[in-house]
Amino acid sequence: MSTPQSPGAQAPLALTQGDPAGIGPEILVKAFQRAPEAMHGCFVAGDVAVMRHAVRALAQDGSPPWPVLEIEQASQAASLPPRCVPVLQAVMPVDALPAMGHVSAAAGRMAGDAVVWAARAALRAEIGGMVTAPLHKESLSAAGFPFPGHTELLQAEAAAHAGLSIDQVPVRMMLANDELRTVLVSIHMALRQAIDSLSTDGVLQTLRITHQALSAVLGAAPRIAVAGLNPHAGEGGLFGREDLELIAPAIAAARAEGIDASGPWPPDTVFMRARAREGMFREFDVVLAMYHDQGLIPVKYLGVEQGVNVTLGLPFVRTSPDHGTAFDIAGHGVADPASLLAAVRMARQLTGLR
Ligand SMILES: NC(=O)C1=CN([C@@H]2O[C@H](COP(=O)(O)OP(=O)(O)OC[C@H]3O[C@@H](n4cnc5c(N)ncnc54)[C@H](O)[C@@H]3O)[C@@H](O)[C@H]2O)C=CC1
Ligand SMILES: NCC(=O)COP(=O)(O)O
Repeated sequence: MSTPQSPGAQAPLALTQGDPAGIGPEILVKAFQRAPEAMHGCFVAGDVAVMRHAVRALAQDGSPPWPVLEIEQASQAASLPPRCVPVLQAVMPVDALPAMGHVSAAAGRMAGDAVVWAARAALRAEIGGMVTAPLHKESLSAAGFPFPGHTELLQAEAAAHAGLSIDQVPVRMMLANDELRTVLVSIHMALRQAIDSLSTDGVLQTLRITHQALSAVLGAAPRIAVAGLNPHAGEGGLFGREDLELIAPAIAAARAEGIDASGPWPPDTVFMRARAREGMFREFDVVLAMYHDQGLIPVKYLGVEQGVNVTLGLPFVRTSPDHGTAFDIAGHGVADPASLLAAVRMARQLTGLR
């Protein structure tokens, strides 16, 4: 076990390797190579053989591969020389590396185990936070993890550590780039289920989590726009009553608590009102989206290379690139590490605030 760190900007950051069949290992290597200053103090929590394979694959233009340095403790990451990829063996090694671009239980096991390792290290305060490279949800499921994604897995780890039930550690997904932020009321579930499960309590809880998290980041209460569920936020009840009967009461309750919330706004225009653009007035700091794709499409459409996924409500910092495993290009050497680097920078900023 490594030494506990005092939380802060200099504490090591664990970068979980992600699904070894996807672009995670590749973008991790590229991030160390392209932005050594940003990556100082970071290390990969994963599998040494997978990372050596990724380094070799990227060195095929004739340049020597970067060394993969195996470390035993997170605290070693801060004192390593530049021009190497530090890796802590956080998962069981496998005999044969999973095939690139394919769903497999073996790949899901490696990806999930690395996340569990990093979550526990964060909960023991051995690391300042974690940045997760993408995992494939079908592989994670094939490996037997009963969680659809990182967010729910990390919530369960945090709850177990605190001796609480999962419901007692509510978390939310925020996607953010330089222009737009969105926080989701519901995350990984069927759209039909997301609509059926929409509740005043769920919206109010999301408003509280968003208010608390962004107040720390912005240094002031965030202006929160709440998107409606239905077209035109229901048009006064003509196109559904959820906006009037479920969402509006949550906004009123939040306002009574001093939260700067407004809406429900027509979902098709609220995002442009919350977008920061030169010469344009930004009316809101963040948009609460009622379901996954309502919030993620506008953020990702602005550029997959910019977005960062942040889990709000956890007792430690977790960020992630906004994209997935990109099996279609895995192993081709063309994956862009920009979103991962944005996630590392965001994690540094957030650990500095804690
Ligand atoms: N944080 C995480 O672990 C996330 C995991 N996923 C999972 O990833 C898997 C694949 O998801 P998809 O919907 O196919 O989305 P995806 O983001 O993996 O791919 C969508 C498109 O974007 C491209 N792309 C993605 N990242 C790129 C990068 N860094 N550089 C260049 N091109 C890039 C891909 O080639 C593809 O054309 C799914 O299992 C999904 O659930 C998706 C989002 C986040
Ligand atoms: N669309 C975002 C996504 O699927 C990431 O989920 P998570 O693994 O961060 O929970």
